[in-house]
Order: sequence, then C-alpha cells, then structure tokens
Amino acid sequence: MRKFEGGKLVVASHNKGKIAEIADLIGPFGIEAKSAAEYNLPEPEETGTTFEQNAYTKAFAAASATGLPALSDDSGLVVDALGGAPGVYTADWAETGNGRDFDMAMRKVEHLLQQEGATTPDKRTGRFVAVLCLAWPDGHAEYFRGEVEGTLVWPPRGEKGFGYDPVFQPNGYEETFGEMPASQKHSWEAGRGDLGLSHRARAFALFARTRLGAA
Ligand SMILES: O=P(O)(O)OP(=O)(O)OP(=O)(O)OC[C@H]1O[C@@H](n2cnc3c(O)ncnc32)[C@H](O)[C@@H]1O
Ligand SMILES: [Mg+2]
Repeated sequence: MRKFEGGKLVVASHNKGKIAEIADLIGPFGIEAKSAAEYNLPEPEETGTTFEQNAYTKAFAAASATGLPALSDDSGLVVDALGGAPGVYTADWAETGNGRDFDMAMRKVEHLLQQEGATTPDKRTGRFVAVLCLAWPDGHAEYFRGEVEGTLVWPPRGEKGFGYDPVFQPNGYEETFGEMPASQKHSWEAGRGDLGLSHRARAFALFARTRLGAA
C-alpha cells in the first residue's frame, strides 16, 4: 500500500454538498484539502458503469492535472424495486439539459416505484452508496466504499442536505436525510467505534483509518 503522509489533497468533486461534507470530515486531520473547482479543473465525463470506474476517472483526472493525490467520491441511490436504478446514473436522472433538477429526479423515482406497485415501506427499500477513490498522478488508486440502508419515502421531507436527501429515510431513524442536521447525517470522528451514518461518512471512516492513522 502506498504511503500517504497527509499534506495536500485535491477533493476531486464539483458538487458543493459533497465538498462541504468531505471538508467537515477531513477537517480534524490537518490536511490542506482544496476542491477541483478551486483548481479550476474541468469536470471529466463519467462514462463508467460502476461507482469505482467513475470514482477513478474523477480522482485520476484531478491528480494528473495537479500533480497531487486526489480524493473523489462517486455515489448514488440504489433502489431495490427498480433493479438498482438509478445507481451510477443518479446524477443523470436529475439532468435537464440546463442544470440539475432534483425535484424532478425524485418525482421520477416515485413514479417508477408507483408503477412497480411499491406502495408499502417493505417494497421501497434501497441504499445510498459512496465510493471514494484516492488516486496519485502515476495512476495508483485505492478505494473505500460506504453504504447506508433505508426506505424511499413520499412526499419529500426536509430542506437540509442535497440531492435526493429528502426522500431517503435511513433505517433506525424517523427523519429523512433532508430533515437531519448535517452533523448527524455525515458526522464521524476518529476513535468512535462505528463508521458514522451516511454512505459518505462510512467510506470516509475507512479512508481515515487506512490512510490518516485514525482510530
Ligand atoms: O461527480 P461530482 O463532481 O463529485 O458530483 P456529482 O454531483 O456529479 O456526483 P456523482 O457523479 O457521484 O453523482 C451522485 C448523485 O447522487 C446524489 N447523491 C450522492 N450522495 C448523496 C447524498 O449524500 N445525499 C443526496 N444525494 C446524494 C447526488 O445528488 C448526485 O446526483
Ligand atoms: Mg458527477
């Protein structure tokens, strides 16, 4: 395994919601983390069919452009009754040709769930998945995956978070991710026995334990 001593890291994402969550998670580790947008990097095309492939595309593009190690996040919502859709295409489902519309994307998921007759919670199960990829300019890469199981609710609830948060209620909680304070959704601290709650927190916890010396 490649040594990573901390120092500088590019957060290879253009999603403000993700970048804010990763900044909170990385904050305590004393790493200078700047986002791809701060380096004026273009958004690479995500043509892969797995979270890992797209995560690699993003991290390697940022690492080779900056000469620094880069950490990307490819994530999505996997709905069981829809055969795993939207999955790696979660962002595409919100694309309008003129920016992203997540109200539309959430309505689309709901419409398809109704078509499948998925009207009771047991038929509306799914998970958020996040794959973090840490890549170096020479192409070496490491992956950290986190998942959180939950139920798709309708109508959407809550204004917090981003993306599909208002329709996702994680198992064991009354609130959707849209209703939870950010600190509850993605918090994870070194030394805590668990991996945190959100898919991103869980993937990050693995990264921090493997790479940042976290307990
Ligand atoms: O590729 P980058 O630049 O990182 O940003 P992106 O928004 O395009 O990110 P992805 O390609 O990984 O697509 C992930 C999609 O899944 C959604 N998503 C991921 N994590 C989420 C979370 O924690 N809460 C709500 N929606 C989430 C998000 O809104 C995107 O539409
Ligand atoms: Mg993307």
